[in-house]
Amino acid sequence: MSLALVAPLPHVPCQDFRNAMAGLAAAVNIITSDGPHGRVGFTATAVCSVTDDPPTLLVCLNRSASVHSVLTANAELCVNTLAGDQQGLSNLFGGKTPMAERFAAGHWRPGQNGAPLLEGAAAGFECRISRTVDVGTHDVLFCEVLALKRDDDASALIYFDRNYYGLSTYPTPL
Ligand SMILES: NC(=O)c1ccc[n+]([C@@H]2O[C@H](COP(=O)([O-])OP(=O)(O)OC[C@H]3O[C@@H](n4cnc5c(N)ncnc54)[C@H](O)[C@@H]3O)[C@@H](O)[C@H]2O)c1
Ligand SMILES: Cc1cc2c(cc1C)N(C[C@H](O)[C@H](O)[C@H](O)COP(=O)(O)O)c1[nH]c(=O)[nH]c(=O)c1N2
Repeated sequence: MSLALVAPLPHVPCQDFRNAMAGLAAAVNIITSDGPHGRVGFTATAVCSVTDDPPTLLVCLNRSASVHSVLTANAELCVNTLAGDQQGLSNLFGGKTPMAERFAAGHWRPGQNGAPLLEGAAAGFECRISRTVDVGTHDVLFCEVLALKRDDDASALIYFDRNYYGLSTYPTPL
């Protein structure tokens, strides 16, 4: 039996990838969890819908983040999608700030699964982690949505080109 030598596929440098990704406008979310292992929250743009049956979101979480062990051990979380005036919370939950300081800002109440729900958010998805897949530096958390709330009148917070933009509910169609 002969073995063909296959050259490994090259991949683009991380910085080129990040620069390109900066051009993808994204909603901003604060992922929260509270349970036997503690209370945590972090900012995430790497969130998207997977399937509506069962309703499932995915959240990509860097395994080096301080929240990683608590969030995955609790296995319950809430995806709080920020409204246009909540940019300050995004920066606060975006790294390095002690956890108590993060939750001192904003108004939070426990959801059905105990994870903090943010008042004034555009949406809140209460979830249970149903599956985890590790890819590179991140864990992809598949999150089954068990309850949700939505504010039909909320504006949206958009992260684009490393800046925040508020988007009203009824922008002029292009
Ligand atoms: N998916 C992520 O983990 C993610 C997403 C956005 C921002 N961040 C972090 O927030 C900080 C500020 O980010 P920024 O957008 O101002 O500038 P940046 O140059 O660090 O990132 C630009 C874009 O690249 C992507 N990205 C950044 N870090 C990534 C990572 N480790 N894995 C996969 N994709 C990544 C995101 O889409 C981000 O908006 C950085 O520390 C960054 O790592 C992480
Ligand atoms: C706008 C924006 C968007 C994201 C982030 C940051 C910011 C500012 N961060 C980084 C993440 O919020 C940060 O690493 C955590 O708060 C953990 O930091 P500590 O390890 O607790 O300091 C982030 N991290 C992650 O694992 N997945 C993601 O999708 C995102 N998205």
